[in-house]
Amino acid sequence: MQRRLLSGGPHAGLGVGNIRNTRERVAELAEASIAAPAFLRQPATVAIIGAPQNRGQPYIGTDRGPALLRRAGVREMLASLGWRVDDRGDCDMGGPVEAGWPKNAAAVEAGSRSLFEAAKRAHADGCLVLALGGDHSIALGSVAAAIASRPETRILWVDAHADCNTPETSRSGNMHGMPLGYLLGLDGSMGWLPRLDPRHLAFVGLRDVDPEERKTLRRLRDDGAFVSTMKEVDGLGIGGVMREALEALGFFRGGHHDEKSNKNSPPLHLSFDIDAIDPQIAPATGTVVRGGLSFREAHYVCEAVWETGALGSMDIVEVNDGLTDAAQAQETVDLAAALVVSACGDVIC
Ligand SMILES: NC(=[NH2+])NCCC[C@H](N)C(=O)O
Ligand SMILES: [Mn+2]
Repeated sequence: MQRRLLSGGPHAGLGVGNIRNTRERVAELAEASIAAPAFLRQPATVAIIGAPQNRGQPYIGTDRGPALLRRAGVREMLASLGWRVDDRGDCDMGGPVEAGWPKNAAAVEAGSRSLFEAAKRAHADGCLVLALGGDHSIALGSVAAAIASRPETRILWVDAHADCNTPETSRSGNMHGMPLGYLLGLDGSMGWLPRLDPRHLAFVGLRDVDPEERKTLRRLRDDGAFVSTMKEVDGLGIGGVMREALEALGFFRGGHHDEKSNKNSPPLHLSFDIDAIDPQIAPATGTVVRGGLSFREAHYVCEAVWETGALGSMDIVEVNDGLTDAAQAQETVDLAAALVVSACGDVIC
């Protein structure tokens, strides 16, 4: 929704998603300076890799995610925080639409493999690796690269969905519902994937879980994964959930980081599916489920991640501007961009 002022004042132009919005934000952020995670090479650099994948789900539009996020000013805002920004362009997600099960298997696997290679190079260069999706199937590449580069990496999966189907358990055949199924080795057909240890995985935001996934989640919990749903957000508050999740992953005091405490901790990979957020706030996405994270809860997740001092890589996925009107799409894109900046060190004060 655009707010129109009768006359220009200090807040004129603060409408949703126009260029002044970003510029004003950049000017504010320029004051900040980040204390980047210790395992990154100096000067602290964020490598941006676009992964314009849409073959993991049924809609055209998730492929525009990287371009939309760039246009929303992600690079400028990160630079204003003190990051060196190394935009490495987009990976090739090409490949024809295919029949078969799972759907578009070849295009999804090939796209994820090209992201895997690009992200591994960026990790080897000592960068914080930011993957701009694309649908959530790209996590096959980004999470695999994080684990292959630093095997101790912990994964925080923020999502309405558990995305741990396999071609056998999936009812849709859409591969954006399967990245964790493959990464956990529940389906062994992608031989190039390193194996994710369930003890290194935490879920936040779940509220739409398929019947077979429910069984899988129970097993994962027995095997040491941290599984929380929106019910825990209701019960404990997002602060309590994040503290528990980060502690379960081995980070000291979760969301209340003391600078030195996580110095030698493993890196953290944040995989943030925009559909974790309530559709009233982030409507431009393909698999909307009511009852999601609030605006502040979503930011809190990212702020708590930053406070670990251990963020090594991040995905932002499932933004699709083709499914709503333009203003709703822009709100979603702007929020996605702001969450990236939050996770990379933007603080209120
Ligand atoms: N990344 C997502 N938006 N995933 C949605 C998955 C929905 C459903 N569980 C499926 O497997 O088809
Ligand atoms: Mn997802």
